[in-house]
Amino acid sequence: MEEGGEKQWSSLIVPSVLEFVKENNFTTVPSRYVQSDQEKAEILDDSSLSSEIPIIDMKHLCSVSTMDSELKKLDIACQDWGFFQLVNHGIDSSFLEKLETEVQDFFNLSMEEKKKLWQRNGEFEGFGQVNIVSEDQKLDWGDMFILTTEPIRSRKSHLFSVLHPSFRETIETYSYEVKNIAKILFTKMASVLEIKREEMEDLFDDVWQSIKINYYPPCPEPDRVIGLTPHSDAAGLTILLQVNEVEGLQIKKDGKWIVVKPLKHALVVNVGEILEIITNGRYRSVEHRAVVNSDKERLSVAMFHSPGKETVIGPAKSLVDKEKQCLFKSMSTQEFFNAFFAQKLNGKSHLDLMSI
Ligand SMILES: COc1ccc(-c2cc(=O)c3c(O)c(OC)c(OC)c(O)c3o2)cc1
Ligand SMILES: O=C(O)CCC(=O)C(=O)O
Ligand SMILES: [Fe+2]
Repeated sequence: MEEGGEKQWSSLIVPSVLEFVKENNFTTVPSRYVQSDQEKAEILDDSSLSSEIPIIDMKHLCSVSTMDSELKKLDIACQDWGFFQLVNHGIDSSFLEKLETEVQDFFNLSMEEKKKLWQRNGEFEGFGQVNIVSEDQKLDWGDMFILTTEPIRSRKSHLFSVLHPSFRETIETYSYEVKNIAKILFTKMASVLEIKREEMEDLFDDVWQSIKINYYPPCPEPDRVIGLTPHSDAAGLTILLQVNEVEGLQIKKDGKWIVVKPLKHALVVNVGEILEIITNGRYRSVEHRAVVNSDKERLSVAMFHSPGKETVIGPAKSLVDKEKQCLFKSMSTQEFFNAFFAQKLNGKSHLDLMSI
């Protein structure tokens, strides 16, 4: 493998949870999915705090009369929460309904159809898992499907060509719309942080965007499993749609897990580790997880936005010049993801490797 190549991004192959649920009549989950008591011990649920998760209005952010106060809200949301819900983002509701229906249909394809879209040896795109590094590692109660959507030259034609044409078109439209939202948000963040606009634009000019569709089947013992292991996203910015309005996403704040209540057609935006690095720690990438439900399936669509693979990431020069203290090392996006995908996910331990 060439240095800086992608080989380490492949993951051990694991069975589909949805297929297991469809094919077995069971009341006790297999041991490979059962989280240990120690891991469960630190869980403190406090859903009453969920209403405090900031809501940012994109229209207010873009209109002259309301921009300043909305920018302040955005700044506080990114510093204190690392998460916010974005409303009035401009994506048409009927289009989002179509996306939601097609995503559900996609996971209901037969196993024979899904196999055509399964991860290939040494690759991470398609149906499958990432970050599974050992045979005895506990598994999440969920399936996922990953695709690179931008830059267009990086799209895997063996996957795109197998997608149903209508679903492919929907993904392409959604990718375009969400990329534009991400770019607006990056520009707004640069303005409030006083990072030079061109510096931020240069970083995300050749944006690398991936879509990850998550499917969490119902589970008869939801408290013994986890839908998605606690982690913080490696990306610059993640923009997530909670597809069927079933609760499950939780973020860690002050040692407590807080529910992100699904708001119909709102987009959940979160700061990823790369943005934490670029902002020299001013914006925080926050640990989050997905829990599962005993009688309802849950679906979500995450879109990750990062600088191009060859781009060097590090604290923005215009920020560090003012602050004088640089908290993180610099490296290419590719090298950063090599480290991210090479290890089992475990909260925020990965970002510590980047600290100076
Ligand atoms: C087990 O739970 C998880 C597995 C993977 C990820 C995840 C986080 C990311 O930030 C991320 C990403 O940024 C990305 O874009 C380059 C990507 O496509 C290659 C990912 O698959 C990805 O996965 C989170 C939780
Ligand atoms: O399903 C969710 O709500 C969370 C998904 C997530 O955090 C991810 O895909 O990185
Ligand atoms: Fe995530």
